[in-house]
Order: sequence, then C-alpha cells, then structure tokens
Amino acid sequence: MARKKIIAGNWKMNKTPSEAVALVNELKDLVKNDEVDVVYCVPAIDIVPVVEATKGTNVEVGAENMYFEESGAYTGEISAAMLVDAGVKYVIIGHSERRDYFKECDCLLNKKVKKAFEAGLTPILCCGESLEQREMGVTMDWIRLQIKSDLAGITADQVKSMVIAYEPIWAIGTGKTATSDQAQEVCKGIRDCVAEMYDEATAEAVRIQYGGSMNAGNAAELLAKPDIDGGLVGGASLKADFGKIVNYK
Ligand SMILES: O=C(CO)COP(=O)(O)O
Repeated sequence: MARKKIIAGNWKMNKTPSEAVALVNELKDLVKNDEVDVVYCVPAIDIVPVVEATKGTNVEVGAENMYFEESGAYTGEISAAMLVDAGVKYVIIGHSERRDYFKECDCLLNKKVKKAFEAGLTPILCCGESLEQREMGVTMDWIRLQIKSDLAGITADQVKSMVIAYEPIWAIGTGKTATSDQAQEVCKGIRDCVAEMYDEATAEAVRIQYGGSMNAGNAAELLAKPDIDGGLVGGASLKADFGKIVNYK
C-alpha cells in the first residue's frame, strides 16, 4: 500500500499565541489537501489556541517536545498526557536543536519515544548528520546508531505507525538543501535499517520525512523520490509557502 505523504511544519520558537491563531487562519484555505496529512508542530504555549483554531480543518496539531515522566516535580516540562488532553496527535522527538542546545541524548530520547507511544501520540523522531560527519563519510553509520538507540524496545507495530524525519544538520535553516538524490539515499538507508531491525513490512510502512530548507521551490522534487514520504518544514512553514509545499503536485 502506498504511504500517505505527511507534511509537517515545525514552528520552533516562533509565534505568540495570538500570532499563531492569525497564521492558522491565514493558511487555512491554502493547506487544504486530503491526499496528504498536514501537521503544525507548535510551541507549547500555542498548542491550546492552535488546536481550537484548527478544529474542523484537515490540520492536526503536534508538539515540538515533551518529557517522559508521567507527572511530578519536573519544573518547566510538559507530559505526554497533557499533550493528549489538549488535543495533540504528534510529537517531535530528538530534533537536532534539542540534541545540541539542550544536550538530549539517545537514552533520554528512547524514553520519550516509549512514553509517546504509551500515551497514544505519534512520534516524529528526528535524526541526521553534521557537515563534519558527512565529509568524513560516516553519515549512515551515525544515523543507524541514532535510530537503533532511539528505537530500542519499540515494537514493529509501533514503528509502522510512526514518522522518522531525516534532517541533515547542515541543511537546517541554512538555505542549503540536500539534493533530492542525497536525501533519497539517506531516507532509503533509514528504511533499510528499519528492515534489518524489524522486517520488510515494517520498513515499507514507516513514513520517512526529509527536513532542511524545504521550500515551495524544491518540495516537489524531494517529494517525488520513492523513499521520501513527506517534509518537516521549518522556516517555510511560517508563511504562505507552506500551502504550496502541501499542494506540491
Ligand atoms: O529543522 C527543520 C524542521 O524541523 C528544518 O528547518 P528549515 O526548514 O528552516 O531549514
């Protein structure tokens, strides 16, 4: 069965609650497309108003992060149960900005992935290499390590339902997109890794996005590749361009 494309915006630390609602309303008609899944991953404080503003539309809401503990004394953190209760369906886990600036390691991310599934959220697990790693020729070794650690103990059925985002760090926010061939090669490598860890059926089902300077101009070429099942879009998700990415065909 063909995998349905999933185009997700990652708003990062942008948009106040009132700006968020204004953006949702601005994009409402532009992002209509029932052939793809459309997701807005928004800052925690924007979740409640964005869930409200997207009611009755084709857009689902995601979080950009969460903590793995159930509840308790974890000042500043947000639990999976809070996200679910607020109407969130997806959660980004292990974005390179969190791995880098907030020192999130694979053992923590594995706990977050487990908790997300336990709560009924769909994880969007990010992986990707630095420029130095690419130049050293260890891109796939590094990504395989990330995936194997972050998915430890996760079942085949869970993996079938999740999303993996390949985001080369050197392409994030730099305007320097991976070529569609480079992106395809790694997305295929990720699928092969899933096949090895689980089986062919799981590898065929899991959706793999590309992220890194995706925009209205390059989306169609990237999304035409056989192993690229969608995009995780940063900068271009904050403007009308996002509608063009969703309607890339
Ligand atoms: O990090 C990204 C999405 O998670 C990509 O960001 P840009 O699209 O701004 O490069």
